[in-house]
Amino acid sequence: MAKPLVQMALDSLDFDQTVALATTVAPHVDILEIGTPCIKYNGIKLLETLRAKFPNNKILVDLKTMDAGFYEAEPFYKAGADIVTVLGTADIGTIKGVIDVANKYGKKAQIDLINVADKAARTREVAKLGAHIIGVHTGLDQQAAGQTPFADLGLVSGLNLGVDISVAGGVKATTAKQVVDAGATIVVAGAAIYGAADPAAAAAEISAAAKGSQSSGGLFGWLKNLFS
Ligand SMILES: O=C(CO)[C@H](O)[C@H](O)COP(=O)(O)O
Repeated sequence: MAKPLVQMALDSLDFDQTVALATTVAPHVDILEIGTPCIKYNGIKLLETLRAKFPNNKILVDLKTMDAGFYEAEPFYKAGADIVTVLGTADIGTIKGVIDVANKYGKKAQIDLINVADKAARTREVAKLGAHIIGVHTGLDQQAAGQTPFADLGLVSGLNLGVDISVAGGVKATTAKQVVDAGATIVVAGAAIYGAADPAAAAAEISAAAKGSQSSGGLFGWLKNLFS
């Protein structure tokens, strides 16, 4: 089974701070996510900047599109996004629009299940449409109210649809392995990295935990990673 990918959510509003944090964290993660407040505040220029600076990372733009799927997502794929998100609560035509435009550019569409009432039904429906990634997501406001993504992850992964599953919502080093064991193929962390005293070390620790390596440092860790 392929190793899970690790994604870092860049949730600051500040352009320069976002680029600086991405520079620190990029070597330790697979995907850089431009979070929703960040992309709304800074616009496509930030995507263009990150695309040019980080050719080895995938970039997800968390548009959380709610209408006009094809039209809204297309410029971001054109500017180099690998993954764009659309809300699972949107009209099915909107979701289809983002999947279609992702396919047009050979990229991926992620359907975010945040606030979807019947998550099993919507997941089956969008998987049939060709959704590339299902986003199991407990938002920041929901986390503040004490919610976690674990029950939803069990539900979606239990459907066995063969679609990639991304999990976001307060994931940290101590829970990264748990979400992978529960079926996540993409592990997302925001606050656990940008809120850490040493974001690079936090990203490396989460990656090691998610990918099943105990140590990311030292000769033993290096050899283990080389042959795993
Ligand atoms: O998409 C988001 C909020 O809508 C966040 O980027 C996502 O939840 C990851 O951040 P954290 O690990 O802090 O929950």
